[in-house]
Amino acid sequence: MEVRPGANPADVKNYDTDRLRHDFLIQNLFVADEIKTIYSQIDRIIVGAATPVNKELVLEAGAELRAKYFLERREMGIINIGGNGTVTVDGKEYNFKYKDGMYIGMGAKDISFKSEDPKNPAKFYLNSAPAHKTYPTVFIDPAKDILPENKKELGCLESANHRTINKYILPGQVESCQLEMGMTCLEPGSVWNTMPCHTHDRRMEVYLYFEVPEDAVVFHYMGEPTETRHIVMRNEEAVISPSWSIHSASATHAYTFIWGMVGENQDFDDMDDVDMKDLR
Ligand SMILES: O=C(O)C(=O)C[C@H](O)C(=O)CO
Ligand SMILES: [Zn+2]
Repeated sequence: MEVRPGANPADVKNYDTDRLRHDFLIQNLFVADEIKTIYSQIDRIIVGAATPVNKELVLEAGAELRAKYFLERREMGIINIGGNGTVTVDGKEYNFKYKDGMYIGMGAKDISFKSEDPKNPAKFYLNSAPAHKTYPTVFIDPAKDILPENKKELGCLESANHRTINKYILPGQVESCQLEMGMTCLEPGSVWNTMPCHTHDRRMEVYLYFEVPEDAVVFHYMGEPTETRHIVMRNEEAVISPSWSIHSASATHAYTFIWGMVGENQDFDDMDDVDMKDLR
């Protein structure tokens, strides 16, 4: 498990491109027959991916957690961005197709991942946060299970930001201690997300961009609203956003992204909106 320390905005505004990428960008997440995990000390989120191809992969705590098993004091959200696959939680099998999700509560001991077809493997994207209470494990088929009020259409084609926010894990939909997770899908011709932008002093956030064509790039914007920086990103890469940082992007093509949040509260709308005229 890779461990990344926190970040102070007074330092980050002096970082060059390499340092910004080193500290905030997460690349090479989906590696065949591996579970990759990155532990950010910002709110202790773990960002990871399980990509089973020819064998079943078993989630292990690793030395960093000092725990008997991964979810001993943690909860986890999963969204599959690959082919069909199965997640087994303490002997119970859950069959995933593209974009299906799941919440696993604290205390689940044996978690493993396998693919239906090695030629089109599942790609399980994982977010995990510290937890102190067990909420039920829930499978989420976004077409059937997400309540209408948790599918929010925003923006318009004229502003190149027509998109739908699908909220998979948050209070009233799927209960958790602190983790919230969802997926935002941009319509063809729309390339901007989260602009006008925001910070949320009470939560950090991680974005995973996917459905980005090979010859396209995503310009992810971060930094304090008056000290913006960008990170050039490609398909299936993630980026860490501290609570003081904006998190927005424009790209050369429409794309989809998964957002995951952890921190002080679970109020999705508790955002510190940035006035367009204050951005620099
Ligand atoms: O497109 C958007 O706008 C988003 O998806 C915003 C994220 O969900 C977010 O930043 C929540 O805090
Ligand atoms: Zn946000």
